[in-house]
Amino acid sequence: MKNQRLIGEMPKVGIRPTIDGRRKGVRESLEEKTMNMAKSVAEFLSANLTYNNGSPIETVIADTCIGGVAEAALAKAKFDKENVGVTITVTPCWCYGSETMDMNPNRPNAIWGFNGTERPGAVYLAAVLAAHNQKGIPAFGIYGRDVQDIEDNTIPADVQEKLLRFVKGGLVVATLKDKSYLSIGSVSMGIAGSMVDEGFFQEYLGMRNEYVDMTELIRRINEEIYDKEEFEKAYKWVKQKAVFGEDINSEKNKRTEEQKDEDLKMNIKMTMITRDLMVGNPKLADLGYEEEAMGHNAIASGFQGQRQWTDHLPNGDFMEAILNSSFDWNGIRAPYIVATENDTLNAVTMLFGHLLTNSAQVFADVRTYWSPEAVKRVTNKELVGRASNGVIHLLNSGSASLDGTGEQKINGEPVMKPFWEISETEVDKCLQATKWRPANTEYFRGGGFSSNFKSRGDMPVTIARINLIKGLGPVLQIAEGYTVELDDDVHEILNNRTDPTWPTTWFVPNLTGENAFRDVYSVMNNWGANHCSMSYGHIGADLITLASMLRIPVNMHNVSSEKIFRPSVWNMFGTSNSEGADYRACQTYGPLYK
Ligand SMILES: C[C@H](O)[C@@H](O)[C@@H](O)C(=O)CO
Ligand SMILES: [Mn+2]
Repeated sequence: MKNQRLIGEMPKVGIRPTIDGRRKGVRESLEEKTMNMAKSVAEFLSANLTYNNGSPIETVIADTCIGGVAEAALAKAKFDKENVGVTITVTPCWCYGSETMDMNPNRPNAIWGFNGTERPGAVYLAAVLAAHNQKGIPAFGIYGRDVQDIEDNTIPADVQEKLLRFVKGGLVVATLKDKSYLSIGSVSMGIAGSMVDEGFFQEYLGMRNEYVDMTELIRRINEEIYDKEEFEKAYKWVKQKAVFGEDINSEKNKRTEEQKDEDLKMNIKMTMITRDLMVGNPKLADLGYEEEAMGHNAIASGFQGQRQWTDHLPNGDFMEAILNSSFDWNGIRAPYIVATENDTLNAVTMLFGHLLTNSAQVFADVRTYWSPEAVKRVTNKELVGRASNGVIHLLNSGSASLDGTGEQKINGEPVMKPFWEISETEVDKCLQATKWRPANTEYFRGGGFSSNFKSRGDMPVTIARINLIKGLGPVLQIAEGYTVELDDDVHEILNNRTDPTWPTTWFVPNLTGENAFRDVYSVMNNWGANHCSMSYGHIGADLITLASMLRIPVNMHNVSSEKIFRPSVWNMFGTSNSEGADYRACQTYGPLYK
């Protein structure tokens, strides 16, 4: 498959048409309608959803309608063979709940019960959900708002929205399963997120943890265990395309031009080697390194960098920025998810964002809340427009993709696109908007290059973060909002108070006036860690659905309630306070793979 990097096929969506099993009249009258529902769902999904490798998602329909347990088992056998990762049961009629239901507890499943009158699809939906709830196998119920006629094979808009949200989340769950997170190095500067919690990866995500020491990069560089032809191509590309920016270091701390050229070469080698460590590279086998050619089947990785590496060697910013972007010297391609400071929890949040949107992510420190008053004090200017209630400065060297510049466009508006929609011209624009600045050698004694840009404003974005809470487990926080562009002089003053060689995004959350979203300050004040991951688009509702599938409660969000879609049983944990119900449900079910 094109762009296939990891072991195993992409997960498919299994569709289960269930039917009233009574022959000699009832079943026969329903076969066609039921199978048509399955077909229309399959067509709708492949026409609207794409894997992160650019191919349309694949569906598998059970060979027959499912009227009882034998046909349920046949469907399961087919799905197991076909690598089905998520299932949807569809029916226009009454069927026998526990006899036809999907009993797989680790594979997200949804049921669309046709809202009609001729045959009671909604009654089945309620009955089968009761069975799911009673048996402890949460399922998503989809019940269209408006009655449809039996011959109507269209999928109403509200059902479409739920199908898409469910399948997007379900495919993320299935895609993560059996993949690895690769830690390169260990804990960076005491950042708790870089302490690998194997239980979290294994039980909540179905993933494994792999580890290599940062010395592995040195070994491969010194022993030339990388594709030298690719290196030459990369060096030429960088020299041709990259824009190098001003060196802010004092004369005594500046590295020489020769040192900088060596740093750049090392940065390119680090990029290739980190990618090879993650996903392998057949070229290494040609060089006689069969073991290295295999890689670690890593869907995400993290690089400790600070301090043992960066005190002595060129920092990882170039490598992290290029790998997380949707392009490099080999062309336009899906991003590799690499967390700076080996922040495993931010890497997982980035994975969620990437797999839900298929686009690149921006990893950042949630650095500073700037109140309108403080901005006025230091710049003598008012914050205006979307920024008028204050802004949050997102800033970190390294893992912010260059897509975060906002130089890709749709109808003239800045966006971050899936790689297959990005043009060569847009790649060049992202590169032109980025300055590679010699690293600040007070922080990074070993030099290197940081990617420096300022994101364009008016991009709808979502920031998110997973935190691990002792005694509770993982929780997810989400804030939808917009990037904003400050006046150049305001930006300069604020940015120059911190490290001006890094990528900056000015972020404003959408406020609800309540709780954590009372004001911009409260969003910052409620953030649970030093980092967040920023995704293009308002994807809070998709993140909430995904989190419920993984039994990760959401402790903070600004998504309107009508967009929230969780397994039906969540309502049985309370309907007046959905946050409390979410916590109780997640606690009751526990991690998906325990
Ligand atoms: C250079 C500094 O050490 C930064 O890397 C540091 O402020 C962080 O990013 C902390 O998350
Ligand atoms: Mn950081």
